[in-house]
Amino acid sequence: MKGHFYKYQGTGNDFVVIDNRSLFFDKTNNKNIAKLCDRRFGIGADGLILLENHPTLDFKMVYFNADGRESSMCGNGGRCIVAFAKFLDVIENKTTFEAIDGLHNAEIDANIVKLQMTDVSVIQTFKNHQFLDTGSPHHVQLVENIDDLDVKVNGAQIRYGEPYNETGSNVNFVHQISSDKFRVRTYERGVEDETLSCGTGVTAVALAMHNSGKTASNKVVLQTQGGELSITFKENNGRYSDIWLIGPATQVFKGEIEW
Ligand SMILES: N[C@@H](CCC[C@H](N)C(=O)O)C(=O)O
Repeated sequence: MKGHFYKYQGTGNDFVVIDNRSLFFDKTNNKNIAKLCDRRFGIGADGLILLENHPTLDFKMVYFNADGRESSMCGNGGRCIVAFAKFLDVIENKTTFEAIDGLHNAEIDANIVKLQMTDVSVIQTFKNHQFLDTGSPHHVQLVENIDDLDVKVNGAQIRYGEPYNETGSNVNFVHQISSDKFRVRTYERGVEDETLSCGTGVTAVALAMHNSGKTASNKVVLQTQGGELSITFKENNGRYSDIWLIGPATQVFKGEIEW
């Protein structure tokens, strides 16, 4: 099979993006998807995203991790697919599309994409960490010396350990910089390594830091390895709504590949 692909990145979280409105792409071939994401034998990416037609909305997003398996929501991927939909003239500056966790509203202005995330009403608090689902599962843990941390080793221990086991969780290590700014490093399930940024991850960090009283602000800035993202939200009795993930999404290159 031969096809066109595009490469996008959102604060360094990078994706192979394919226009699958004709449904030409074989979604059942996980080995092939993993190969396309392989940084030595393929194009190289943290994940692969398909843009497909939707019967009533602007489009549908289908997301696969770099391991080739379809997974839960990807926030940076969601921002990249909005930029891709704009590039294809599928949308203008505002959109509503469907992803695995439900409907998402989004807005694009130049290369800045604002993506509305799913509401969060449950944040589990433990002695050293918090756990919440922002479309994908996230373990959030404050750490000392974040720059010296081996995120791959420490993240994998948590991701494969109790209570997550095989199903796993993404793992976010956090350091507070100021009253409304945090540095975040994320180990991503399905990539099984540190990625430069994770959209559902920084969303989880912003809400967890608000929930635990580390910030009182409804706008939180998150410094990732690949750049800055911000999260705005409303909170009522521990229930978070109107959550927006905001940051750049950029087309890097396009090409054709035979597989
Ligand atoms: N990079 C993503 C998260 C992608 C999903 C994750 N790896 C999982 O399987 O839970 C993001 O930007 O949110």
